[in-house]
Amino acid sequence: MMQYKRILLKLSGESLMGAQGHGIDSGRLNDYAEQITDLVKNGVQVAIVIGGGNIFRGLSGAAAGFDRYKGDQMGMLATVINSLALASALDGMGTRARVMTAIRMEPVGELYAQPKAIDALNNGEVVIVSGGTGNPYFTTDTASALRGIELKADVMLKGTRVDGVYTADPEKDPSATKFDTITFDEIYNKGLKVMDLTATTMCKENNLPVMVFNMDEKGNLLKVMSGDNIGTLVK
Ligand SMILES: Nc1ncnc2c1ncn2[C@@H]1O[C@H](COP(=O)(O)OP(=O)(O)OP(=O)(O)O)[C@@H](O)[C@H]1O
Ligand SMILES: O=c1ccn([C@@H]2O[C@H](COP(=O)(O)O)[C@@H](O)[C@H]2O)c(=O)[nH]1
Repeated sequence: MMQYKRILLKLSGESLMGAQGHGIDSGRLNDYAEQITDLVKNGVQVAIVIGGGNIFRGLSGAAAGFDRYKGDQMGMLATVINSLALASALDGMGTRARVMTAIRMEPVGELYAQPKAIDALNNGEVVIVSGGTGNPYFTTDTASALRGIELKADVMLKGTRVDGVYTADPEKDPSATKFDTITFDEIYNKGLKVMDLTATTMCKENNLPVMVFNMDEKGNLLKVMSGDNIGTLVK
């Protein structure tokens, strides 16, 4: 029994590098596509936003001397590349996927519009909404919150490299402990950095719960959707 009917799945661009440490790892990509296909077979409507951290981040670019505005545009284009790769992997498995873009760039992808995306979800197609919000100075976490709210998703599933929200960044502090559930206010008050504050505020103000879980372990997406207690629920 699936916990949610329509989800916004946020995938980490950085995770797409897999073990190879750069670009797009085809094993990781196919693993994600298989996990998504399992949900579609179970009747779940799936909208996806993918990050671009495996290719380019505007902030890192700015630190290296790039103009931030152009660097962010490069980052948004990186998310389109990742989205096309995922759509290709899904199509290869017979799972119908459409890439929509926040910025007009047909025929690479069709321009995103909420009614069109909802129609596609109702038709059982996976909708990959790429290009972030279309605006610099944002992140794909914020784009996920925005699209999740617009598309009336029941939950935002933040599939990442860690298995939930911790008292501190678990990749830096081995003594950090995990929360099973946490409120948006606790995230602010404790200064936790699992998701940026713009995204956190949008989810809080629009009542979109967020489930943070480790997407890099095979089968976890289905487990989360089946109600297994493997991540952290933020609400
Ligand atoms: N309190 C915390 N609890 C859990 N993770 C945390 C926390 N603070 C920082 N993090 C870090 O947040 C990361 C998850 O963020 P996210 O999935 O957005 O990664 P990303 O590298 O920014 O992805 P992308 O490539 O999409 O930009 C984790 O890998 C973890 O290291
Ligand atoms: O709305 C948005 C979303 C993203 N960007 C830029 O893209 C990169 C990659 O996104 P991540 O969330 O870091 O994976 C991001 O660093 C920004 O440079 C953007 O400008 N606007």
